[in-house]
Order: sequence, then C-alpha cells, then structure tokens
Amino acid sequence: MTDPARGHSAATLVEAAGAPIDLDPEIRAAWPGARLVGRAFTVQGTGGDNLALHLAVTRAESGDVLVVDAGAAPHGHWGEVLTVAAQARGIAGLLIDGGVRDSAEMAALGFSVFSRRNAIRGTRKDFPGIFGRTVRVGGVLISPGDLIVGDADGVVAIPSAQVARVLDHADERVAQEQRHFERLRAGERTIDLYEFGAPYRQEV
Ligand SMILES: O=C([O-])CC(=O)C(=O)O
Ligand SMILES: [Mg+2]
Repeated sequence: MTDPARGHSAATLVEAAGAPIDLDPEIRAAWPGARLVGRAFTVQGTGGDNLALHLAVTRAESGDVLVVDAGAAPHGHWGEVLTVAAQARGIAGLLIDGGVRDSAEMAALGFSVFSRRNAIRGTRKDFPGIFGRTVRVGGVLISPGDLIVGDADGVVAIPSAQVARVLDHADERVAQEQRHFERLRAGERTIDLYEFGAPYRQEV
C-alpha cells in the first residue's frame, strides 16, 4: 500500500475533499517540520487530567494516531515520557485539543504532535477516559479509523468512508497543478488558467 496519505499536504487534501475537513487553525505542530499521518484512535479525555493518555498508549495499535479531546485545557497533557512509551509501541503520533509540554524533546525524538498549545502545567491522573467514540477535536468530529494528516499548515481529518475518493482527487489535483506550473513558467497568467471572469482578463 502506497498511502501515508500518498505524500499529500493538508492543504491539498482540504481542497480535494470539497468539504470542511480542516481543524481549527490554532491546532498546530508542536515543533517545526512535524508531519502526522495515520488512522485515528480516539480518546475522550478531560481537561487537566492525562490518565486517559497513559492508558491509550497501551491500547492503541502500531501506526495509530492518538486523537484526544482534552477540553482545550492549558495543561501539559503529554510530554517526553509518554512520547518514549508511544514510540516503543509504534504509535504514529498525537493530535490533541489541549496543551502538551517537552516540545524540544519531542522534536529530538522525531515524534509528531499537533496540539492547541504548548503548556507546562502538570495534570491530575484520575479520569481513565473513553476510547473508540467519536470525539470533537479542533471543532471537527473525528471517529475511530478516520485519516489524520497534519503538516506545517494545519491538520485535516478525513472520514474513513471518504479516504479513497479524497486521495484519488488529490492525486488528480497535484498532476493538474504540475501542468499549471509549466504554463506559468512559460509566461501564462493565473487569471487565465483559472478562467476568472472576462473583465479581470483584459490585457493590461
Ligand atoms: O505528566 C505526564 O504524565 C506527562 C509528562 O510530563 C510526560 O509524558 O513526560
Ligand atoms: Mg514529563
């Protein structure tokens, strides 16, 4: 299987989907250059508590992305210890609506994390969480098995039933844009390529 989302950027995928699959732009990579690709293992947590994350690391499968609703709370729900534990189990990365800490260590380990913010405040360890339910992260409902792709521009969540269609459409878009780049380098204008209205295309 070619996947890891066929190398497509989050921006290409949101255009290809033709639907609002993009998360709140405040959900960002915890360190520059992080790229996240994988199927969602969903975790309903609660703000300021990270017991659910310690348990999720033991339940998720290799290649999964942990997708966590932590109530957008300004706590460090995840850090270096959980990163090392997750990597040892082959977990692909973390998407969390909440804060994380130890971003420099996550970068050094190459573990991709996308979060609402970096935050150093510690957490309780009381709420065991709920796994395998639809969760709301970055304003988008994400179900188990949905495809998550995150990069420097943001994050998309593609419903599992839509993945094949969106990836095929993304392949077509990239091929078409390559043809457009050739024409632009040969001197054509974007307003002609995209066939904007005639008034805008008058010779100047
Ligand atoms: O408090 C926690 O469990 C989170 C943390 O700092 C770590 O994973 O290093
Ligand atoms: Mg720590």
